Parts: sequence; C-alpha cells; structure tokens
Amino acid sequence: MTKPLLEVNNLTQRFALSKGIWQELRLEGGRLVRRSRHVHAVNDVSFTVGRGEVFSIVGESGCGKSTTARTIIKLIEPRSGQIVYDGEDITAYDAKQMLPFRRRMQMVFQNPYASLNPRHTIRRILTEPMLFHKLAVDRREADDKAMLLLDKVGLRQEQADRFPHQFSGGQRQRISIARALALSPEFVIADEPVSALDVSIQAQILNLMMDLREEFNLSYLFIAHDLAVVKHISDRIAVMYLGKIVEMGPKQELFARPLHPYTQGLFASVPKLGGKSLQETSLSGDVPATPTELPIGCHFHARCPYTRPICHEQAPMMKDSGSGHYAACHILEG
Ligand SMILES: Nc1ncnc2c1ncn2[C@@H]1O[C@H](COP(=O)(O)OP(=O)(O)OP(=O)(O)O)[C@@H](O)[C@H]1O
Repeated sequence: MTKPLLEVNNLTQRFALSKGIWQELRLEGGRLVRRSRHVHAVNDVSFTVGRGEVFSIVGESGCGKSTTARTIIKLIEPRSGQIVYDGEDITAYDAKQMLPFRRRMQMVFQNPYASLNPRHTIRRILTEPMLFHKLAVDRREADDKAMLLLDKVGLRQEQADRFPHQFSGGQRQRISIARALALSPEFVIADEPVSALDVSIQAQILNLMMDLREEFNLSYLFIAHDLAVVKHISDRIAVMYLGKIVEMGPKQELFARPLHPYTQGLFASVPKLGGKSLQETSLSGDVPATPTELPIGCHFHARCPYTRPICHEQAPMMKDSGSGHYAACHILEG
C-alpha cells in the first residue's frame, strides 16, 4: 500500500476556559483552588488522507471539525497525538520548521471575505505569498503566475486590481482558492468552503475544486456539516460527533449502508433530491453547546434511539465491517 500523504493518529485538542463560570472550585490539599474547565474539542481522532484523495469530515456544528483542521496545519498546537505529513512527523515542529509545510498544505476558509485582506488588491493577495515563499523570482513572474491563476479559477485578468469587496461571495471564494493555489500546494484543507454561498453557487465552486484537483494533482481534506455537499466530491467520509469519529468509510459504502445511529440520523436530515421538505430527522436533542464534560461511555448515548446499559459505561471501539468501513457502536458488536 502506498504511504498516505497525511496520517493523523489519536489527535486530541482541548481549550482552557479561564474566566468566570468556566472556573471550578476544588478542594486540593485542604485548600480551595480555582481550576480552569476545558472544552474537549477533539478526542482521540485518527485517519489518513491518501495522495489525490478527497477525504471529508462531516458532523454538526461544534463537533470539532474546524479544530481538527486547524490543529493538523498547526495553527494550534495539538494537545496530544501525532500528525505525519508525507512520512515526516510534524507534531512537534515549531513555526520555522513548519514553514515549508505551510506552503504545501493550504487552507480555504468558510468566509472568504474575512480571510482576504480588504485593503489589498487581488493582484497583491496572489503575488505576495509567492514572493514570500520564493516561488517567483521577481514581481513580474509572480504577476504572470497570478494572471494564469485568475484564468484557472474563472476570473478575468482585468479584475486583478479590484479589492475583495468588489466581488460577489462566490467570486471571493474563487480568489481564496487562487490564493491557496498560488503556493503550489499538494494538500488543501477546505473548511466549509461553500456553506456561506447560495445553493446555486455552491455547485460551481465544488466543480471548480474538483477540476483543480485533477489539474494540479491535489488531495483535499474537506469539511462540511452537510452530507449532501460531500456526496459527489468525496472518496472517503468520516462522521464526527462530539470530538470523535464515529464512522468512516468509502463514500459509496457509507451512503449505501450507514452503520452508526448518528450517521443514520444525519442521512435522515439530508433534503430529498428534488423535494421541498426535509424528512423527519431521527436525531433528537442537541449537541452540548460547550463540551466541558464529556459523557462517560459512548458520546452519543444521550441522543441515541438504541441506547443499552453498556453505552453509558464503555466507549465503543472502532470496528471494521469490511471494505475499510469502520464504525464505533456497541450495537454492531452484537
Ligand atoms: N479557541 C477556542 N476556545 C475555546 N473553545 C473553542 C475554541 N475553538 C473552538 N472551541 C470549541 O471547541 C468545540 C469544537 O469547535 P469547532 O469549531 O472545531 O467545531 P466545528 O465542528 O468546526 O463547528 P462549526 O462548524 O460551527 O465551526 C466547540 O465546542 C467550540 O465552542
């Protein structure tokens, strides 16, 4: 088997909440001390992304998708676990060591307006990173490359001297994609890249991303809260709930035979093709707003229609049901 481009092993991330109600009082050695509570955003997450693969992570808001992405690219330091990129363990790399990887791994964000400097022209947004990373010998070469990129993402060269606010949402996302490509990456992390766009524009951007994948031989880690968005583009999909991957497998397998009750609930809430109404969802209740205390046992037990006593006590292990289709649920253990 060929080596994966990205390997994430047992990744865990948590945030300290240090103010007001987020502190707790504890009796330690006869003294009352204040301790920060923590949000357990990512809990023991493992997956790989192969070369040329589109791997998607889906789950409801707050389940830890963005934190996983930001930790992989080391925008935040992992609490524990391992990140291996192209065979190199980058987990403990500092900012200087990360510099070449920051070029090779690019990120496209949900809100293109917030991620583009409003005071810079598109020309400057595209050429500056190239010059910084020495991917162009001079301004003229960077400029030529920028013009080519505008063509590739479906914008006109005459638009290069405009500012981000002079573009529509979809066009701004095209600029973000061009900026990511300006650094000739091999891996793109796309964090909800179409969620802020009109449905009619979403398909255009997804198609563009898939065309660029072919042309530039890209691998994608694609993050979305909506299974419908990842249906057409993914090779494999991981479903995340409360910081954990609960199911993972090839797209066809996952869509044909969702195993985990949470995945089944997500499917039930996908709008029917061509239909106006949503099907009745079998997902009741909400994800805890701030997961400072993780449930004991299966994280999903409070919302699961099939809960058994064991689900309150033991966390289920990921089990392979064949063809690389994994799920973590006690029901599947018989
Ligand atoms: N900097 C932070 N400080 C404290 N808590 C945080 C921080 N960033 C994220 N969180 C919390 O971590 C959890 C996971 O957040 P994350 O943004 O990764 O989820 P998500 O699945 O990407 O959701 P969304 O789609 O809404 O962004 C949430 O409970 C969130 O409130």
